[in-house]
Amino acid sequence: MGQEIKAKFCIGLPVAKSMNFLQGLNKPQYEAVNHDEGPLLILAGPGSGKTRVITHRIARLVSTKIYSSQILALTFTNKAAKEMVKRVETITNYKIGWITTFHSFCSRILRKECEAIDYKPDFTIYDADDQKKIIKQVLTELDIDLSIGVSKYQYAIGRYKNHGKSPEVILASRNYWDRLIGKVYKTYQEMLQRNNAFDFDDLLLKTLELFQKNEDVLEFYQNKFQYLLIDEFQDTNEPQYQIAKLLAQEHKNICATGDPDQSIYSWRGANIQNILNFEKDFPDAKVIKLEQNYRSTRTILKVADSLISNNIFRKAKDLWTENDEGQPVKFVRADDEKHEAEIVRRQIQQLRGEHNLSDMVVFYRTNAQSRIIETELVEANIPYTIVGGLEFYKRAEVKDVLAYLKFFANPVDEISLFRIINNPPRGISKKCIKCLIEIARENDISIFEVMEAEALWTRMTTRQQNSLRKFMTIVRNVQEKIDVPISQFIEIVVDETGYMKHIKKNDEKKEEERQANILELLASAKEYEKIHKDANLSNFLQHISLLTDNEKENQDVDSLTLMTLHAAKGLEFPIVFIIGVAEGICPHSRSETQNEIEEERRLLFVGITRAKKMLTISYSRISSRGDTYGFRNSPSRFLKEIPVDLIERDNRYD
Ligand SMILES: Nc1ncnc2c1ncn2[C@@H]1O[C@H](COP(=O)(O)OP(=O)(O)OP(=O)(O)O)[C@@H](O)[C@H]1O
Ligand SMILES: [Mg+2]
Repeated sequence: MGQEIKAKFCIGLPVAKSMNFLQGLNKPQYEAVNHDEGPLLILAGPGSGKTRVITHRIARLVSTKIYSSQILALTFTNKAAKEMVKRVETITNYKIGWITTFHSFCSRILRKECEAIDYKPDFTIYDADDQKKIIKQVLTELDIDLSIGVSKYQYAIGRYKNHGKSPEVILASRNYWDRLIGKVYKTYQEMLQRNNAFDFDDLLLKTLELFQKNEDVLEFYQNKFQYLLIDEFQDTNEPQYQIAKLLAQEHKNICATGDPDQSIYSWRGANIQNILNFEKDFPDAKVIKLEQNYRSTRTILKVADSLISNNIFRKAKDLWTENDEGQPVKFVRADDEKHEAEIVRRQIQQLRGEHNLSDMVVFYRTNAQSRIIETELVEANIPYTIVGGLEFYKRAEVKDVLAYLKFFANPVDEISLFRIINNPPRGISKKCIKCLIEIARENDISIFEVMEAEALWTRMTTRQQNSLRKFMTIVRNVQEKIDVPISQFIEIVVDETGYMKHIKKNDEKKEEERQANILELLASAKEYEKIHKDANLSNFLQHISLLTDNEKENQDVDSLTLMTLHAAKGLEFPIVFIIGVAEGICPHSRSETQNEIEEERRLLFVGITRAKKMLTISYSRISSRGDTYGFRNSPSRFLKEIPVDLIERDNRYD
């Protein structure tokens, strides 16, 4: 025991190892890492070492002061969190358990504490599709016309949630549309609670509610997390900021790093204002600026700076580098998008001789742009990984099996139940399901409780009763085995529910692919069990629900990365391609106001500043994508903001 404590406090560590955290820092970085108690705000441009300061600060804290479990570090993506864990581990040999994203942090807290807000720990997390299904159900139950479209309601509810507004606040509005949304929003929340489910926004809002309403719970976590660190602070939204503020209220050891020029999530409620609020809420905050960029060539930095200085609503910053001048930035104008993809592919092939594919990335503004480049890469046999693309988990058969698992973990989750109750077909008709819903609502119990209580089935036909009884026998059989390892449980589920057999017989052409996908899910469960000693069905499902990056990337194969500009935050690559930099794409046609255009400019700025050595920006004159097919594109207005002496026009392909 004594030894364990020694190992956790670093008093026992050899000095050289314990001081690693002070190596490779410039003066202001050193000051930030060594800042002891009290609030700290680091405001600085891209590539200036903000994330490095956070990592080294964590390393210093665990090496000299406190237990690793007393630190909470919040980052924006799973990828960033993983990277941070790895970096701290390299410096200190400690594994920090609470380096995570806001959403993962909240779901972990809720798993432990949600009974205090009347939820059960086996709750389900709903994604956007599930959300739509619930809203549709709400509209039907409230007898509201569906013609406006479910997405409009989904968007409006999401907006209110991101700004931390409750249904009650919206219901009090004088505006008819707001009140209507308020009504839908309120019923939607009730339905989520009945299903023991949270949507993504709720993970934040309910954690905030938990802390606000339960002083003892809040106190416990305030004491537990003696140090709080937040990277990419410019992109926190209101509920996230409130959670951070509450947690840090007692000890005030909060360190936030951010760059207002990289704020690109205002559409999700992110609020640059939070940086100003920070200084107001923590008036004695020490503010440190970092001005040396270690990432990019001088040319890339100048390009980025000349672009961003066109934003009116910003405070200018100094950013300089000792790095080389480097090559000019390449501008490419292609005929159409297919041609653009071809040019990029050719350049990648040329560079491949001297560089790894993993040194290169292709960024685009919208997900839809990836298809053309993907086709090109497949044809040329260039391996690639899409970060942020969760296509695998969206495939029907994977969603079906996950719905089974969610249902067994949390049988009151109606959305999952509806997905699997008659899949494979087992004679449980829509009429029968409607009847189940009616009985459940009349008796104010869950649908699953109705399914368990045969005495309530009186108004069903004998055929319906028989089908339901047969299904419940399967359910009970599977339920008994819920405690076996997850991968084994998946096998039991697909086998005993008849799902695997159904796939085999139903769709011969796609059978192999569908089976392979289920096996892939099985493999991911096995992988999860291997890494997590406390693996159980609920936390495995939570893990999948919160994936924001492509975790299935093949580590053994050297591959090119593709991703949207939004997903590019915090990353860096020696060679960067940004495609589709045309009017209507970047800036996006939906962005009209000055504020919106400035956010688009910041987005391109984020893309440009990911590049270490080489940057190619391209667009095509004619669109060959979907609904804009054949339209003429003009170059993005942003390209005109970049001085010509920094660029080289690559028109060899004209
Ligand atoms: N003092 C330093 N000496 C050498 N390299 C450094 C130093 N500080 C930072 N770096 C390197 O510079 C690069 C950028 O650092 P980092 O990612 O921490 O910047 P950042 O400010 O977080 O950027 P962004 O705003 O894009 O997230 C990294 O490769 C990092 O290792
Ligand atoms: Mg960073």
